[in-house]
Amino acid sequence: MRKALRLRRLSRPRDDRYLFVPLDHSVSDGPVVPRDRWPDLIRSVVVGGADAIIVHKGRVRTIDPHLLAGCALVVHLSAGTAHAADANAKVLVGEVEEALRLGADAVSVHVNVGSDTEARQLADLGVVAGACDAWNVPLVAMVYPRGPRVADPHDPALLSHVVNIAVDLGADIVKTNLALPAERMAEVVASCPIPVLVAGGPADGGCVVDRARASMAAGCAGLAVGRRVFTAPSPVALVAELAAVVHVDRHPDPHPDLVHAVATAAP
Ligand SMILES: O=C(CO)COP(=O)(O)O
Ligand SMILES: N[C@@H](CC=O)C(=O)O
Repeated sequence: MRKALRLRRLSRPRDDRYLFVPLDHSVSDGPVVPRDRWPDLIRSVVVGGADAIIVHKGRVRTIDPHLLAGCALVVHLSAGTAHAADANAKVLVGEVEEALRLGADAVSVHVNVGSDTEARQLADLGVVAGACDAWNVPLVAMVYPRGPRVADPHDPALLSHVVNIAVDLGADIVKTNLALPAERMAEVVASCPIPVLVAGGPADGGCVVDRARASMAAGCAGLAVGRRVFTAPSPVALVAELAAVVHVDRHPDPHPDLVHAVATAAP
């Protein structure tokens, strides 16, 4: 299958705007929800109107494929934990071929620019980008300024640098921090020829819907919101609200599937 076809699947209304819900935090920080709430969380994310979920390879096996109807699957290939000697170190724990066998529509790789293991993480991104090209699989690069040499991880010039590393090494979509002040994210987007998504950030990071609106107003192509979704009192309502910001606010006449998803998302 052509990479362009798989890329289209990552945007549910096919408008080249993306709301991803990453649930890869179970490797870095611990389980995102107790196991009996997991199917409900996945259902909420899908019914709410997310375009894709992002999980590690083993976690895919815990998801009922019927729940994923209409929602794309991104398999995350990087890992590292908050307990490591260097919590900014990420290693590759999977391959593109494995992700394809699991039914992935795309893969993602994490790089911390400014970390002590930056060189290896860049090399890993380059290797995965090569495999993605060989298999026609879209590559989402999560590239952050993060580590001992990073003074301001929200600096627009630094963010412009890191998103363009993703471009240069062959990613199709890049996810990074929101610039501060948020309107300066427009400079980052203007520097970058591939779609830029903004991460949701921690629970104490202010109103996530305002952050979403500011990101989209600055020209971002979407959002990847994890913690704010799985810690929300109603994940389905929050996902529906974010999906409306990403897709509906931009289109007076949105795709009927999306209207249905947003309209039927229970509060
Ligand atoms: O993409 C992300 C993690 O992989 C972003 O997650 P948060 O929304 O929790 O910051
Ligand atoms: N990609 C994330 C992992 C989620 O917890 C990160 O390390 O920031």
